[in-house]
Amino acid sequence: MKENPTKQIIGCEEWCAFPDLGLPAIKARVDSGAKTSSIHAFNVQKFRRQGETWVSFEVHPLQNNRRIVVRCERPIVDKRVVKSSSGISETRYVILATLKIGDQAWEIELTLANRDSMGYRMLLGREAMSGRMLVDPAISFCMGQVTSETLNQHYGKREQARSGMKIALLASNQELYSNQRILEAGEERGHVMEFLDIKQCYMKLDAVEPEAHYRGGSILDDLDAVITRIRPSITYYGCALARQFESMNVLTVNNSTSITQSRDKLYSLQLMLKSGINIPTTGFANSPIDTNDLIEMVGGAPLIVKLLEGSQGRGVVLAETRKAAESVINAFKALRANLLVQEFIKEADGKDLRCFVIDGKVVASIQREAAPGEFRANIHQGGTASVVKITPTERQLAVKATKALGLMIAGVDIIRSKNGPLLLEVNSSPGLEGIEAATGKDIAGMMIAAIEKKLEWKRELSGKRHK
Ligand SMILES: Nc1ncnc2c1ncn2[C@@H]1O[C@H](COP(=O)(O)OP(=O)(O)OP(=O)(O)O)[C@@H](O)[C@H]1O
Ligand SMILES: [Mg+2]
Ligand SMILES: [Mg+2]
Repeated sequence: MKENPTKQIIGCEEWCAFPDLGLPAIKARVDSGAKTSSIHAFNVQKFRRQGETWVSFEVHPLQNNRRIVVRCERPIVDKRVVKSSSGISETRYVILATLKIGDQAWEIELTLANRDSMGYRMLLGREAMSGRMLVDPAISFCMGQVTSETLNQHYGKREQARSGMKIALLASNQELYSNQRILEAGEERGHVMEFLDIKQCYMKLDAVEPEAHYRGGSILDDLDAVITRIRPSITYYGCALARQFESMNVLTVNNSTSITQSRDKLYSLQLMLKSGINIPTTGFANSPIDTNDLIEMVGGAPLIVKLLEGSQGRGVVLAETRKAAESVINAFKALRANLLVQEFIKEADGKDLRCFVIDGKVVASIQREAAPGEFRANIHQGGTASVVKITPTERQLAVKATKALGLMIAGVDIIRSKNGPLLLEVNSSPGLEGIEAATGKDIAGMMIAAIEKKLEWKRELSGKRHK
């Protein structure tokens, strides 16, 4: 690096700027103990642009002010895994940006960190200062103070209305295809999308002022809608969070009640029957004494045994003979597993239908066909998907099933029997990959559009908030 004839003396805090990030003023903590400089970023999202990997992120440039948000986008130049004091590893992206202090400007590496959200928004590390600066820890703001009027000029406008909505995706793994697509589709339609990891949300139960918080203490008080994609294993906590957002008058899609209902397989099948929807004849019993009668109930072997906690086809077993059925049922019972027994729809020939329902309409349907020698059509069990034209009866059945559970978005699985279509199950977090790939439809975009419609957000009004 070129040596400057005279090195600039700076103090332990300084105002600086990142013109190419749209940050005309940000206060930095000067920390020669840190190698790399970092900026406190949130809503960090990786995306592809013209073959390059980029990251978008948001910065609250001013300390103790979460209302002012600057959104930035840069190519990713590196990735570092950092282990926090609590032992959780996090991947942090590194970007390049031009740093301006006083009248000097040069490019530095900047790590996108998730640090204490109320403290300094930026740390200036030794690598960035090397050859240019000397630090006098006894002093502050050698490069000048920034008045609140100036800050107001810089950021005042940003406090005003955003054009899009702010939509959070409440889920567990940001990298999943479906989650990536939802975030992308929301951004594409002009909204601010935020990924919230269910396990990092917490809440204040309060009758008057219920609050939802996110790791590090940020308060989630400016959301218009939350898209809930809750894994079966964290249904309990995920639904509690969804209820919290509901008590704050935030639209949840799907809502907590409908998810809770759809996760309870017995209850949801009962709700289906109550709405006049046909399902394969199904039995449920607790005691092994009743196994024989249970088998009779569904018309004998061959039959299907399903674990109530199963998913993606795991825990669905075909018992071809009565003996096999008895052994499987009793073996599962001995393991204290909850199961149901179901008539085997042989004529379906290893095929089922997946109908994607949004806001009372089937927007796409695929047929899934089991791999040779397999009866389960799940993609996770090697099944293949293809576009299919469904009958009006099947369409009605899918819509009715979704309504019966109160879901706004659902993946409805239907099996074609000799007596017409039968409902297998309704998923409240249907995957997008298989259905988007097979149909070429922008299902994620349709999900966002349904939220826009529900909240009466209109593109023409994009200068104003919808509320
Ligand atoms: N009664 C049945 N007769 C014939 N085939 C069935 C029957 N029930 C299920 N199958 C086949 O097995 C597959 C998996 O069954 P199901 O959808 O009930 O469980 P799952 O996919 O594991 O559950 P979840 O989707 O809740 O995770 C179905 O997609 C279908 O191909
Ligand atoms: Mg299924
Ligand atoms: Mg399912």
